[in-house]
Amino acid sequence: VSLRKALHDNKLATAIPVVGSSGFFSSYWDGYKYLAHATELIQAGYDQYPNGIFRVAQLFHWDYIVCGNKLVGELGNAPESVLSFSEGVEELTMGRAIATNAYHIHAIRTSLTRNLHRCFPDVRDEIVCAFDDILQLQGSEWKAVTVLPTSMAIVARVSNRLFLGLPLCRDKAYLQNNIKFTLDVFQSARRINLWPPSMRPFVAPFISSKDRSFDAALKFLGPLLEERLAKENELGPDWPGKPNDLISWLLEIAEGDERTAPALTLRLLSTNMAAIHTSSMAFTNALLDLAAHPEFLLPMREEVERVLREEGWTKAALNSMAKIDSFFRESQRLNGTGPVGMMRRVIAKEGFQFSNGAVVPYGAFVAVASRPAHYDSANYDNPAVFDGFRFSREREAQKMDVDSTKEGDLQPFKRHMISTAVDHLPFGNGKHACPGRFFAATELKAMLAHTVMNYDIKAEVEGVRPPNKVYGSVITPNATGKVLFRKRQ
Ligand code: HEM
Repeated sequence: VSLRKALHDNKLATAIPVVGSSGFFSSYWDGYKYLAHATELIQAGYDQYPNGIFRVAQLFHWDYIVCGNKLVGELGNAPESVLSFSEGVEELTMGRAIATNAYHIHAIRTSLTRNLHRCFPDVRDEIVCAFDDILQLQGSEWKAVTVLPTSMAIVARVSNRLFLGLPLCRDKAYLQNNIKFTLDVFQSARRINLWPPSMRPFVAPFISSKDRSFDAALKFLGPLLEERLAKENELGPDWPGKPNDLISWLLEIAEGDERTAPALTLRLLSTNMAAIHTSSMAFTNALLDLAAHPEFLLPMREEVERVLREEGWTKAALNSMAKIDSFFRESQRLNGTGPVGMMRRVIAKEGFQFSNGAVVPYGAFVAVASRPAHYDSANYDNPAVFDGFRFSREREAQKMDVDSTKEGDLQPFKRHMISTAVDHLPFGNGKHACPGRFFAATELKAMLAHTVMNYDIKAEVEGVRPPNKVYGSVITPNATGKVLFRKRQ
């Protein structure tokens, strides 16, 4: 039976065209080449099958790549029991508890997002202090700032102000350990992936150092978490003075074994892992874009000044900063995703059939061609051009349309920074679209508004954006790229 099944799966799989080599050895070699040339290979597949599916060789399996708005929507909306998100990021998962009971995602989607208005003054306070402490600018001198580590230090602090408040959110060793944990998880996943699947359980313990970072995190968080658990046990869930932070939001849902310091530490680490590198890369990209296109700075500064005069520093005021919002969305469109995204694994025994008839077999990895969708002229005018205000112009035009139609048939604007779409995938799309994006957008827009209000910035070399780093399907901003900052003159 299993032989028949294997042949059947193989027939399904071979119905989907290969881009690159398909021979036994040549496809293995392609798997290596993929590490350096994924962007070009995926773009070539997309150009050939813009509304279809193709596959590319990885070292030990095929990746099935889905193109075109319709099929991307189908992947995004497929149930977890058919196309699994957690199995898709298998090598990155942090244990069964996190994969099978992802209650922290619920806390992020509901309580954390709902509390953003209320917690905004703290977030704003941390942004002001973090920029001052970390940039250390004096007088009117220009200072060259390495953008990625600086953004990471600011984002880690600001995010943890919301997650667990003062004083731990300013503890450098605690923050550094969070950053290290994420790097450990990703780097060990990369190394483990170079081994055949059957060997991975044996080599993993020697490759991964994430257990050490977990132990360190528990040392930082243990006393705080024990204290919070003790308070709840003694005084009940609504004790006076209970902080409004992620620990409380987690405790509102956590049950049984999850109500221990180690289990809660894992949730906080997972949330930090999902939040810090993503958000600091987004801020880095935006600063590199701004330095390379300085003409966008003054209009954003004018917008922020006007909105602050009218509304002051509130979360609602950020909604009125259309140019800041548009600038981020555009920055994410061009650099906010690698060639593929939304990786899933087919866990339905019968495979997954797309509406074009293609069936991706059981066990296969399937993802979408995200970057090519962002660079497709069918989706965007002049797609390769950085046009920071393309979405704010659209928003303005739509508003005028609505104002001029008396009926006021208000179509909500669908291209805010947080709006996911099948042709805009930095936060994914569908069932697993990033639940933290409302916080990420609040934090990042407040940081950019703060930057344009308080600093002049320029590129190290005029008009030059330091090149991205590419490894397989992961594209990250240049880790040593610098931008010059000075206090606003
Ligand atoms: C600019 C910043 C961010 C970017 C670009 C980003 C991007 C993403 C992407 C691409 C996904 C996967 C979507 C998919 O495969 O369909 C995701 C999932 C997730 N993100 Fe974010 N993210 C960001 C910030 C955050 C923050 C701040 C948090 C937490 C507060 C967070 C928490 C999560 C979680 C928990 C998931 C897993 C969702 C699930 O399993 O259903 N993210 N994010």
